[in-house]
Amino acid sequence: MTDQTNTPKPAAKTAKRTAGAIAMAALLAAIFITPVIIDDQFVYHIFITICIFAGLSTAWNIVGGFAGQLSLGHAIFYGIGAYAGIMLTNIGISPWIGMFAGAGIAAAVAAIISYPCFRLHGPFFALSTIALLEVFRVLALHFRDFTGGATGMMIPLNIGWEWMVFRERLPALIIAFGMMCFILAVAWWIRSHRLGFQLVATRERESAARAAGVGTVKVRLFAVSISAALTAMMGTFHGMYLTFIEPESAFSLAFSIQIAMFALIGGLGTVFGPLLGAVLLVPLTEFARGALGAEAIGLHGFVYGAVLVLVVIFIPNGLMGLVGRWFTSRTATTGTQAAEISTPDEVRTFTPPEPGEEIMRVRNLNKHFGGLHVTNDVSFTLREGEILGLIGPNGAGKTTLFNMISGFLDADSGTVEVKGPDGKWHSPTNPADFATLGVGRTFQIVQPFAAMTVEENIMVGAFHRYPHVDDARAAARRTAEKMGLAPYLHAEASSLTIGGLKRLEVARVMAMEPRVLLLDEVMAGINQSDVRRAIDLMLSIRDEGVSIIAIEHVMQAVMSLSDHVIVLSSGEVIAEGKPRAVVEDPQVIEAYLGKEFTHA
Ligand SMILES: Nc1ncnc2c1ncn2[C@@H]1O[C@H](COP(=O)(O)OP(=O)(O)OP(=O)(O)O)[C@@H](O)[C@H]1O
Repeated sequence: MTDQTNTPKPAAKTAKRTAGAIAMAALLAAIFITPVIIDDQFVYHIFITICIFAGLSTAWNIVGGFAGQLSLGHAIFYGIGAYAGIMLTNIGISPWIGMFAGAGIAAAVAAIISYPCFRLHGPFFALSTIALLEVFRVLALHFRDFTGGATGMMIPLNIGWEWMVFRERLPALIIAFGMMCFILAVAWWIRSHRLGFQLVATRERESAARAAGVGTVKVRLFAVSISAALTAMMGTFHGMYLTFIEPESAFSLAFSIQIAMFALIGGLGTVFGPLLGAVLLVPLTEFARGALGAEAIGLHGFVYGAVLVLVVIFIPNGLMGLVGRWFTSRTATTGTQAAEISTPDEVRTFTPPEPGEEIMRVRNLNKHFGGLHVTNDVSFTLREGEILGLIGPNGAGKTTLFNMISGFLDADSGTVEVKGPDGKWHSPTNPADFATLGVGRTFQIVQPFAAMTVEENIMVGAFHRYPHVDDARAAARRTAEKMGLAPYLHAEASSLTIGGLKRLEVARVMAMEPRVLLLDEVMAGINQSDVRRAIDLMLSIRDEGVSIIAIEHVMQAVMSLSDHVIVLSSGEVIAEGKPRAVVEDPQVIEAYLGKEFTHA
């Protein structure tokens, strides 16, 4: 079998990474060395400003890019850091201590205000962050005894490293550059470890991430706290660098937008995009201001807007997208469209094993949507190593039942119990609890994390058992091998065919090493050879000791796989038993199969 994907091969990927790392190291070196060589006050100022904005935007990107939460209130944390630094300096405490105090306060504030806001999505989240920013600005104006009110606060002119105030520009550049590198390192670490994968998965498909055992609220809170702490630290330094702060500039919406803009232009959700955004935009606006003087007030807004429009039109993935394309064109291998893997034409025959002990008990589940009684007293038991087929006409309530037995939906009444690895019975209530007990699920409409490769998609599931990235990667590769996805490991998930996507959906759950697998129509919309492959796959999964409940309309699969079949119609169990007995039941023929099926 040959690898016929159109994706970069591992060697090409490594070469691309090395070339990227060298380019970034060269850029960072240039940012530090250029002002030192030119040795001009204004040039120093530009490069210090680049470092400050690159740092702030990189910190913002942890929430806005990785987690996809468009915060327009990040100046709250910047302001907290700036005020903490200057207020403590005024009472004789070094801003180095103020920096950590501000970071701690900002992290706590971020967690408290984000918890309710994360319930809001899209523009509503952005609006809530703007509203909170306004609250902080008004508070800073109101408590003038602490903040100096509208007149602001000056720093006492204590010169030296201890006070972060210098006559020369070089020490300020060293601090700004060091902090920017630190923030970049934190962002890189997050993106390449479990937290980063989970954040991107949450951004891409929250339901799928939850099914993979990701605590989506927890990881976002963690991300926003880290981002806020880093923003506050840079805020402290910037406050000391400017030697003066006041509420209008410290808690400014325009400033928040500016931070976000660097990331948008540089490449949202990439580690180095915000740095590229700052490198492009800061000199552009600073030189324009320098050249035009007072006539250029507000010019930076115009420049940012114009560049943003150009980026959106020509390079929607930002500057990093452009850089990525450039590297890919030099290192990628070419090939044909993804080819399917050959499989034997015959379906494997099997002898059903004796059913084991009970592993899941569902009793009297009822669910109403308004006046619609979607599941009516549904009860069944799943045994270890059993494949249970769940069939019924469209709208019978099968997916609703799945949602209740995986924690995505609360039942109006009834119970779902799962036997844990400890041998005790548990009553889980949310997807994370179900995942912990070993219950994994797929979705009827496939939910790939489109911005990730096949390998990374599967790793999101593997992280559930293997917190370390190397272990998760190894587990993902093992799972991909079993699922026939090994040749596509480095392909973008979105490039797979529907059959491939369905297998990816199963692979992600299998990487969680589940004990109970809930499969929602994994064979819908796939061709005959894929159906045969899927049947083989399900049998090999069961051979590993996994119990399966499969919603399925493909009767060929239901008949050849299921040990036990349940038929749901209008929310009620109308028949259950061995497949052969069930399909001959007149009620099932009437409600679901039709007479043609029996004749066939
Ligand atoms: N969130 C919801 N709010 C209101 N009604 C809903 C909701 N979810 C499902 N329903 C309705 O509940 C009924 C059962 O839907 P469900 O998706 O569980 O059926 P199904 O058996 O899985 O159907 P299919 O085979 O077409 O997927 C349908 O009439 C559907 O329109």
